[in-house]
Amino acid sequence: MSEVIIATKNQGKAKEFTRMFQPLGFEVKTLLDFPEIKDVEETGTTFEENAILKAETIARLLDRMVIADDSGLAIDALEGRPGIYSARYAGEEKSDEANMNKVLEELTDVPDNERKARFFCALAVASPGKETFIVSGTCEGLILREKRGSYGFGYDPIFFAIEKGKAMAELTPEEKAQISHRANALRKLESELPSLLAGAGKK
Ligand SMILES: O=c1[nH]c(=O)c2ncn([C@@H]3O[C@H](COP(=O)(O)OP(=O)(O)OP(=O)(O)O)[C@@H](O)[C@H]3O)c2[nH]1
Ligand SMILES: [Mg+2]
Repeated sequence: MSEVIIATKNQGKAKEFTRMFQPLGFEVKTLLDFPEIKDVEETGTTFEENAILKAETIARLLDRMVIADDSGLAIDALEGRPGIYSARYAGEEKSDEANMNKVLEELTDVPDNERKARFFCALAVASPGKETFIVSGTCEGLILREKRGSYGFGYDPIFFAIEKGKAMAELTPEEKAQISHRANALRKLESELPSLLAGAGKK
C-alpha cells in the first residue's frame, strides 16, 4: 500500500484520515509518527493560509509530498469565532472540554433560531518543487445547549449536523465521513489524487 503523510498532530484528524484514505489504497502516516518534528506555528489569518503553511513546511522538511488540514468551527452569533483559533479557544492547552464549555457559556442567551454554525476544512497538498494545491469543504449545523454523543473529537458533541439530524458526536465514523467538512474537502481532492500522488510514495 502506498503511503501518504498528513501534517497533523491531532489524533482525531489522524483517525479520520486513516479511514478515509484506506479505500483509496493509501496508508496514512501523521506527525504522531514523527515525534521529533516541532509544531508549525499557525501564523496565517485564514484556514487556507495555515493549511499551506503546515503542508509546505513539513514537505520541505521531509522532502516529500505532504497534506495538511486546517479546520475549525465558525459560529454566526459569535461573528465567526472560534474560527482559526478553534483548537486553542479556551487556552494554549488545547482542551476540547474547555473549548466546548466556553462556547456553550457564550451562547447561553442566544435563542435556538440564532445558533447557526459551520465547520470549515482547508486541505493543502504540498510537494517540493511543485505548486501547492488547495481545496476546502464545509458542514452546516447548529450549536446545541448541551453535549451529546461520544464519537469524534473537538466540538462534535455540541454541533448538531443538519444533514443527519443528530449531533456530530452521535454519528458513527462512517456517518460523519458522509457529511463532514473534512470528507467534503477530500472528495474535491480525489480526482486530483492520482496526479498529485504520482511519485509521492516513500523515497
Ligand atoms: O468537533 C470538531 N470536529 C471536527 O471534525 C473538527 N475539525 C476541526 N475541529 C476543531 O478545530 C480545531 C482544528 O485546529 P487545527 O486545524 O489547527 O488543528 P490542531 O491544532 O488540532 O492540529 P494540527 O493539525 O494543526 O496539528 C480542532 O482542534 C477542533 O477544535 C473540529 N472539531
Ligand atoms: Mg493546529
